[in-house]
Amino acid sequence: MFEQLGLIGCGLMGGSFALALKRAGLVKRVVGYSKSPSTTERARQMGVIDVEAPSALLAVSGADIVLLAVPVAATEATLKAIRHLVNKDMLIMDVGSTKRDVVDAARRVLRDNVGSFVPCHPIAGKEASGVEHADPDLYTNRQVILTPLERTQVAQLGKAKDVWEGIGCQVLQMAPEAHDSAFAAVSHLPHLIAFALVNAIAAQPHGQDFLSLAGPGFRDFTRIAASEPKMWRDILLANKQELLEQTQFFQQTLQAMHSLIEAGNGEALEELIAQASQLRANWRMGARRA
Ligand SMILES: NC(=O)C1=CN([C@@H]2O[C@H](COP(=O)(O)OP(=O)(O)OC[C@H]3O[C@@H](n4cnc5c(N)ncnc54)[C@H](O)[C@@H]3O)[C@@H](O)[C@H]2O)C=CC1
Ligand SMILES: O=C(O)C(=O)Cc1ccc(O)cc1
Repeated sequence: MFEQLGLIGCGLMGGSFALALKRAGLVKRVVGYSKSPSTTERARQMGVIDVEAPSALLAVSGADIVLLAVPVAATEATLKAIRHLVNKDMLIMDVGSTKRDVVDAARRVLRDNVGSFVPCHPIAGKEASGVEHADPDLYTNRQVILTPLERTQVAQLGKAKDVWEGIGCQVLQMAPEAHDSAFAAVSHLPHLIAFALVNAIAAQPHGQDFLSLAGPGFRDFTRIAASEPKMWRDILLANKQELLEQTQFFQQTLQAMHSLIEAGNGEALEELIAQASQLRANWRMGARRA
């Protein structure tokens, strides 16, 4: 049980974490700060936080657990804003979608106190952002990946595991580089393709008419294209090298299928579709390899 959560970024992810922690009885009080005062006020009105803090530093004052739930590009500035109050007993976590940039920022800013920081990425969320969409069930039965640094304290890593498990998550651990390679493939590339697909259709002379005819397949495929633009700009740029590699693999695969269609090679085309169909039919979210 924690005394006080200092929440920096009272949006979808931060708000949902606060609600889940409260519901599980894991925290007594939540003090929140968001860049826009109207968001912080809304979070208090909704009961997501108990007290509004006028700055990130004051949100951390008196906290024994701190969650950074801000866009990844704001991580370094946020850590700088709070570093004077960070101590060895605090547990500091983030929820950023990329990990190498976050870990580098934590090393640079927190220095001797970097051991208090446990980098986290919950594989939970949705295309809608903002505190209005905060949901205490967002993290239930989801995976969360921890990418501790060499200097992360064993005690803080243990506390981080306990708190995520306490709100219903399955905890995994990996290196930040391995994390960023994997999520370039299974999250950042699919978002990029969804954004590009919607734009490619809309840019055509009859694009709007085409869109008005689209059905459930298009809806499911492009749901994530409605995600928050600034957040995704930051993620795609933060994981630039890995993402560019994945776009190359994807372009090669797309080009191979393009060539088979051009050549009218139904047999080879069917084989590639069958391969994808079987892989997808057997895929389950969060299922581990045997
Ligand atoms: N939305 C999703 O599905 C997922 C998002 N994430 C990560 O979670 C983090 C937060 O995303 P969301 O909660 O979806 O976004 P959000 O837009 O709902 O919330 C972010 C909040 O941070 C505030 N903020 C922005 N810059 C700030 C700053 N410099 N200082 C203090 N507050 C600031 C905003 O005002 C907003 O209230 C991002 O790093 C994102 O990569 C991770 C997993 C899933
Ligand atoms: O909307 C969805 O289904 C998502 O995939 C949400 C999401 C967005 C960013 C992440 O880093 C993790 C999960």
